[in-house]
Amino acid sequence: MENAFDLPAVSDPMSRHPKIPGPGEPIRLHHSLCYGCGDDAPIGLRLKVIAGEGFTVSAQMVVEQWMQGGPGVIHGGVLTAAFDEILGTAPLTIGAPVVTAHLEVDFAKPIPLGSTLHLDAEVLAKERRKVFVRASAHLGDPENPVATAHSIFVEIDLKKHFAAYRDDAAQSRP
Ligand SMILES: CCCCCCCCCCCC(=O)SCCNC(=O)CCNC(=O)[C@H](O)C(C)(C)COP(=O)(O)OP(=O)(O)OC[C@H]1O[C@@H](n2cnc3c(N)ncnc32)[C@H](O)[C@@H]1OP(=O)(O)O
Repeated sequence: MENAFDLPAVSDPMSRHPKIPGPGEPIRLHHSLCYGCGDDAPIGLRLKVIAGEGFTVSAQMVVEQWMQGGPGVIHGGVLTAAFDEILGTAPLTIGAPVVTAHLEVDFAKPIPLGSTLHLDAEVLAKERRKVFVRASAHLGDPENPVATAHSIFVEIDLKKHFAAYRDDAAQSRP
């Protein structure tokens, strides 16, 4: 199986979901045990994703020692998990519950332990069930990204998709 981030020339119409919080407001975590955002996850990133204007979201994450690949810098998989979380939350701005189908990450610069990573994501287009999302990360200067990501998420029926795996799929949202 081989896929690529192939942005459609024309997007299906998209509009901001009426229930998405306003710019600056947090988007409720999608599952309390989620590795990316869950407050009850035994180990996790606990990202608080904030709604932005339009189809954008953002989050911040302090790079802690346990996130180390290194030495002294973030592990690429941890950064990818953070991207996955923020990229996957962005489609909620158009009311689409999704799972990750394809995710590309470009690592531009080392990200030191102790730094605050600023993550921004934006839905670029939708084509049938596919949602195309890009994200970037910087350490305080948005003009100087340390990593970028491009992803294709696929819209799912939440209850059906997770029914075989969990008996509490209804706890997921939107
Ligand atoms: C959750 C709470 C929300 C809140 C979300 C909060 C943030 C969550 C962040 C974490 C998200 C995760 O980690 S989710 C966990 C990791 N991901 C997964 O477990 C997904 C595993 N994969 C799957 O379950 C499946 O492959 C699906 C659902 C992605 C697709 O299967 P399907 O439903 O049968 O659909 P299918 O017909 O194959 O594909 C539909 C369209 O997508 C395209 N497509 C399918 N796979 C790919 C691919 N890898 N790359 C490109 N495109 C693809 C197809 O070509 C088709 O396009 P066309 O014919 O229309 O052109």
